[in-house]
Amino acid sequence: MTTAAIIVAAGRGTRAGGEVPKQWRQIAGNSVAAHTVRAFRAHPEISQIILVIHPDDHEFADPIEGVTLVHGGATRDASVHAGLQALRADDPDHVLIHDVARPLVSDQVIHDVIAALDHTPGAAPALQVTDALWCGADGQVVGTQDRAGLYRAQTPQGFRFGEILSAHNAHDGGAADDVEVARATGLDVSIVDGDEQNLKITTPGDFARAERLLLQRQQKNKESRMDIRVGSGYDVHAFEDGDHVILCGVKIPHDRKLRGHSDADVGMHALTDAIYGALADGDIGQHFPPSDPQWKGAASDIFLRHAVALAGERGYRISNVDVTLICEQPKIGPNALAMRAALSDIMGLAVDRISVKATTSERLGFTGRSEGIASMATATLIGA
Ligand SMILES: Nc1ccn([C@@H]2O[C@H](COP(=O)(O)OP(=O)(O)OP(=O)(O)O)[C@@H](O)[C@H]2O)c(=O)n1
Ligand SMILES: C[C@](O)(CO)[C@H](O)COP(=O)(O)O
Repeated sequence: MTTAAIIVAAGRGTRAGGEVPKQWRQIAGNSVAAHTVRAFRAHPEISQIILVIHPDDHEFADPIEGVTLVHGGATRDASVHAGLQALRADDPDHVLIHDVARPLVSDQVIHDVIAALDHTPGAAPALQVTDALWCGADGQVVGTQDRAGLYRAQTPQGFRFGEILSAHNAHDGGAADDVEVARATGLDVSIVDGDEQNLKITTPGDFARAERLLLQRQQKNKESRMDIRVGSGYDVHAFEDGDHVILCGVKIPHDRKLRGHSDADVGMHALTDAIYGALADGDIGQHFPPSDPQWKGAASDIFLRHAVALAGERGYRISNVDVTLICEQPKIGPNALAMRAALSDIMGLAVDRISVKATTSERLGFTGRSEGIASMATATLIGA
């Protein structure tokens, strides 16, 4: 099933005022028309878009991508008709007809209209009237109107293409919308749920509300697209004769030292690997091969600084890290704060985003027999 969209944008927006027609005014970083087109272009069920414009408006419409421009007529229904004629060669199964002045149309409303067309020749969103209705004249209430069964019509209004084309061909003009045209030839039209946010910018006051809602939606989209990555690292170094160990950048007196090509800072190595892991960029051995003599005895902050810089270059900031040291001795607790401070200096990350903790392995395994120290770490990176 193919579904085309016709966005009618040939009106002059007289009620909205302003120096240019309302659909070309800038709100929330783009023209009203560009926001509306984007809503349809981003929708997976829409196969093509016709943007119906006034012949004088090319300077505004030409930069909009992903649409076929068609010239409209003097009335809304003449503009819709021009859009339908332009689709004849493509002959889509369904067509949605939408006011350019409704930039807040949601994916859900578009989907609901398309889905309803499986079982009805026409479908359109609408909201039930909830306020009391009056008739007025000269600033006076002169009567009341029963609101039962009354709806506020919205767009997009969807139809089977051939049927709405025939309906427009047969119509004399002057219809408020395409539902009226469809019904004039006997087509049934189902009501689907409308959306309070799907407002039509009509008067000057509507711009501020539409802009506020668009900005809120952009912020929500940004948050849901947020790129969060987690990496984990693990490292082990064996003890050998010596008088101190270096853990997370802190020198701690001990009756053994850790064996390694570099300074054997097992905590910092696990942390460095966690960052490389989050970046899906190998591990410490690939960036600093142990076969390379220049890293012999190297202070491990070189490795950690490299991983942090790489994260920055790739557009990520480190949100938090968590390092666990697994050993019976030395005692980590009394040194944990100094370790966090040392890592904070190297990484340029606040101490309260750095955790260093420890556990024994209950005298089990190689760490339990004090043959070496193991370390695990995780790092969370957030796309800028
Ligand atoms: N000759 C026309 C008249 C209207 N429209 C479109 O029909 C939609 C609904 O019309 P409305 O909100 O009334 O827009 P305008 O006609 O531009 O506004 P006004 O009546 O205030 O001049 C709008 O997307 C408008 O651009 C159109 O394509 N061609
Ligand atoms: C089609 C429509 O958007 C339905 O609410 C509306 O009728 C078109 O705008 P107008 O203000 O009636 O011209």
